[in-house]
Amino acid sequence: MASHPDRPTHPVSRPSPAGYRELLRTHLAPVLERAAQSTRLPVVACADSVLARDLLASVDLPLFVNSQMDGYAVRSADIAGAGPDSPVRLRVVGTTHAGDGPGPRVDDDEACKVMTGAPVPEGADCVVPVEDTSIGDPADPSGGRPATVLVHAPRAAGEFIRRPGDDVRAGDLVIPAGTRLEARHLAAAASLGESGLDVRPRPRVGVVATGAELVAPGRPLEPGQIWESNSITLAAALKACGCEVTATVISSDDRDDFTAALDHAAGDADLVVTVGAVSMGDAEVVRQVLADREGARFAPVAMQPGGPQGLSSWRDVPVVCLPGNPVSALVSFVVLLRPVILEAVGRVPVPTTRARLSRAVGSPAGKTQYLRGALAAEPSGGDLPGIPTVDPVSGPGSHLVASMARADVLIEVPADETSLAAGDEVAVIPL
Ligand SMILES: Nc1nc2c(c(=O)[nH]1)N[C@H]1C(S)=C(S)[C@@H](COP(=O)(O)OP(=O)(O)OC[C@H]3O[C@@H](n4cnc5c(N)ncnc54)[C@H](O)[C@@H]3O)O[C@H]1N2
Ligand code: MOO
Repeated sequence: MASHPDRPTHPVSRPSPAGYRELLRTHLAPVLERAAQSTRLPVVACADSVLARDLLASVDLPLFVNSQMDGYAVRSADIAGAGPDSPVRLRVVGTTHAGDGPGPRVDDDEACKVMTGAPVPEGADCVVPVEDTSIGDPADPSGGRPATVLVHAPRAAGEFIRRPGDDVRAGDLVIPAGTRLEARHLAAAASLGESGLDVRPRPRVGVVATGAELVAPGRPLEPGQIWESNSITLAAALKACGCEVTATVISSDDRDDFTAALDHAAGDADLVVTVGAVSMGDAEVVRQVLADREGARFAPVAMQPGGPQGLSSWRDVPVVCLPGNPVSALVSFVVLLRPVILEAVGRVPVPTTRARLSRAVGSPAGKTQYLRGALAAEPSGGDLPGIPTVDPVSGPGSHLVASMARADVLIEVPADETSLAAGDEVAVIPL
């Protein structure tokens, strides 16, 4: 089990994770309010944004009657008797390609050569694919089409013709507000001629990681130094929730350095997330600079990892302070901050599901514990069907960052449980 240095204080004074999420929701009210508005973006820039208003079709799609095949537009009555041994000869009156205007009218015993997507001429009511035809009389030397065509199979009226409204009709609801836009939605919007869409603005977030020991990955280390990971973790996690990360700054434990980092991070942001320097050490610059500000709150939450948490503000921008242990940073984000951000961006919450433990686990009393877990690919079989098995990954320690890469969920052990047995059902939260 992990050590729990903050155990001596009164657990009753600590909010539960759910209670703390409420505090965060209040603290982040300005972020939620801004994100509830809408902004217009070019369609091409809308992937992953959330649509703010219903998109109704402004036109019918397809836009006009057009061919579904490369072939000949004809009158179905003319070719009703066509067969492999009894082809019907038609006079070819023109050719239309995709992008051409309407071709020449097709009358009795006539055909117009058409390509896929080309307008079907007036008078024709079906298209015969080119495979079901052969050249009757070849073209004169100047023409690109035969003078007559032999049709070897009948086609019913309407066959291989695409009509307005087959897809959607003007006024139809095509994409409801609240949809997270993916390639298929943008295909629909662009096909309807929309150049821009009204989407929810992405929260702009600045990230500040603190610690004298931190060195950018890839750079050489002096004794005692480590490679910095939290700013990278949080930037990726924030972007995955639909935020725009406007700055990631690494600060030392020096006050001036940290306040300069805050200035930079808050400059263009709706929210600043700091990570590290919130607990009880001598160099807790985040706590030192931010804990005394109006409305600030630095106190533990009844969870492990992720116990020490802080809320404050800088230049009127709300600041959320997460603990520095790398596992604690991501667990706090997933359990506390992610649900509020998803609400802000108008996305559905990440659903908590159920799984069965593959082995027994212990947990501290009075705190919700979040163990890392790997879900089995197949639901458990035999007499315990229906829900997957979850395998606890590594131990509960909040420094076990590299082994967290093997986990895909957090296993939630309720605050009133101190041990769970193999086969017990638990809640699991996707990472
Ligand atoms: N006396 C007490 N000590 C500690 C308590 C406590 O209540 N009383 N709480 C412990 C718990 S729980 C946690 S979680 C940590 C939180 O500490 P801080 O937020 O102050 O974080 P740091 O001290 O700055 O760092 C902790 C740990 O994580 C490493 N770290 C920090 N930032 C990064 C980063 N950006 N990338 C990679 N690794 C990072 C740092 O080197 C430390 O090892 O406090 C406990 N102590
Ligand atoms: O255990 Mo701390 O709560 O590592 O986040």
